[in-house]
Amino acid sequence: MSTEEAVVGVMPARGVLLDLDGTILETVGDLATATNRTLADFKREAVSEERVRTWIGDGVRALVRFALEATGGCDDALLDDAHERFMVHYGDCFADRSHPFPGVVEALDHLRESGISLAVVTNKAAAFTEPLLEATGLSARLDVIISGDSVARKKPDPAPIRAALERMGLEADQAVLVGDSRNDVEAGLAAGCRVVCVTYGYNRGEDVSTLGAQRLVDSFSAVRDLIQPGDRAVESA
Ligand SMILES: O=C(O)COP(=O)(O)O
Ligand SMILES: [Mg+2]
Repeated sequence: MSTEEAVVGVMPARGVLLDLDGTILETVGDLATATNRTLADFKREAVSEERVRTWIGDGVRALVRFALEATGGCDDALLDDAHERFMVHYGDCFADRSHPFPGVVEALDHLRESGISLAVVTNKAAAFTEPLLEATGLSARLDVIISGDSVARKKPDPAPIRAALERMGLEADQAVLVGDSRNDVEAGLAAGCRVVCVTYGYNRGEDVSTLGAQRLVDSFSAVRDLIQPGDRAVESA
């Protein structure tokens, strides 16, 4: 490690891959609204926002399955119907309360201005990812967007990470992934990226310090100065 990096501890990179829900956007409020409207359609009891928070991260179909299992049971036919209802309800409310976490807009602007490319890699369905990024003002700040249904497999599989890197024209060791949960850390490491894990996100109550990420940050603001333009070879020298 060079003297400069030993002092400031930066992660040199050419690109940053960002998880969406729980990392750059606080989305649990609108996801809970859509979940409860869906449960009401099937005469199920409402669930708390805190419970919904623990069901985010594997895509919306998994969220609906968790909600049905928690309120009386789930089978394939019911899941298909409820998933369809959820898509309608979430379409009505996905941007009502969702907003960037503190420090996100400023950090993304700073990274971009310093020449680092930015991608979102989320397990969320594409039908919502792009409108949500547009509504929250983040879309114009991103070079690449990969959703849960953009490639055949979702995180924790490394396939969506590799698809983003290919579109950015980067090798895995030129990129840092910033995520909030096991799916992100596993996918990022399996693809060969370095990983930063935020501690405030949707991590299902798991201690994220045990997942193998190179760094943990308590606020997205810390990402602003942690990642700087450069090549990893310098860091590991
Ligand atoms: O569960 C989802 O829909 C998406 O979650 P992610 O943005 O954290 O990948
Ligand atoms: Mg997430």
